[in-house]
Amino acid sequence: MKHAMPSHPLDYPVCLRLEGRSVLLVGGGAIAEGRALAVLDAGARLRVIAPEATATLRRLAADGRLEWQPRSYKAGDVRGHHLVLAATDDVAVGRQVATEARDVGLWVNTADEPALCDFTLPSVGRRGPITVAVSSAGRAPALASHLRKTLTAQVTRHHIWLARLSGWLREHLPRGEGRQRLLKQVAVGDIGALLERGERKAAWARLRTELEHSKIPGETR
Ligand SMILES: C[C@@]1(CC(=O)O)C2=NC(=C\c3[nH]c(c(CCC(=O)O)c3CC(=O)O)Cc3[nH]c(c(CC(=O)O)c3CCC(=O)O)/C=C3\N/C(=C\2)[C@@H](CCC(=O)O)[C@]3(C)CC(=O)O)/[C@H]1CCC(=O)O
Ligand SMILES: NC(=O)c1ccc[n+]([C@@H]2O[C@H](COP(=O)([O-])OP(=O)(O)OC[C@H]3O[C@@H](n4cnc5c(N)ncnc54)[C@H](O)[C@@H]3O)[C@@H](O)[C@H]2O)c1
Repeated sequence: MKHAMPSHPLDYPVCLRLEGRSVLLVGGGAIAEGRALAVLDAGARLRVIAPEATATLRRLAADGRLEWQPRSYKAGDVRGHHLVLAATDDVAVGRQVATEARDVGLWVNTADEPALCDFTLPSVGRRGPITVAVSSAGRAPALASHLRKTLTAQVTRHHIWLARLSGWLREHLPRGEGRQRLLKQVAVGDIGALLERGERKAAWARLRTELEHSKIPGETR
């Protein structure tokens, strides 16, 4: 049977690597502040254009963490950036920013009009290197926020620890089937189960056996 195309397609989730990238944020209120903190966490270079800014945004500007231009948006401001976020209280400004960004091939999010967004922002929870993101494709932000809290609470210290261990192993072991099998065992197999029970010595011994067995060159002492 042929699948019918959904009348409202779902949004496509990605995790952007913004380190060193230039982001423009138009607006300086509470919503803009949340976006600013998130893109700064991702290592972006941030320019904020808004006549008024929250105390936190002003402090970040004073500390040199972002550049704040205390004025209204004007035509052409989108140029020279990699990503554009608009969060003002004026729908006409959101529209202007979105149109200009698209004209120069930039991806834009306006906090107030899903129809103008090239991408929407999910509700985000962080636990160590793990990100929980929930989107409702613009239909129910309050529900996305509620689900995000419930799901993030299920990510335990054990999962964070496993993610860090897995990251370390991926850095030190060569790619290949042996590494894939081992990493699955660490994440969801018996090695992970031993670690979850706090049996680190036994887990380490299993890991060492597995490294020797798989003939993966690695630290086996
Ligand atoms: C997830 C989160 C992330 C973030 O913003 O960082 C986010 N909204 C959050 C909360 C939230 N937003 C609103 C309420 C009140 C309840 C309600 O109105 O439903 C609550 C609930 C609350 O505050 O608890 C109002 C609202 N939101 C939008 C509109 C405009 C419209 O729909 O027309 C209006 C009406 C404004 C007005 O009436 O003035 C639009 C969008 N909001 C989105 C994201 C995108 C779709 C996300 C998705 O697909 O689920 C999208 C499309 C655009 C975008 O990408 O921003 C953040 C969770 C933070 C957290 O984790 O706690
Ligand atoms: N996506 C979401 O989750 C969500 C939730 C609630 C509200 N909203 C929408 O987000 C928008 C912002 O909300 P807020 O509470 O931060 O608003 P706010 O009133 O606190 O802040 C508005 C900001 O826009 C700036 N601004 C106004 N005109 C401007 C211009 N011409 N150029 C540049 N900056 C300008 C102001 O100086 C101010 O800093 C609203 O449209 C609101 O409907 C979105």
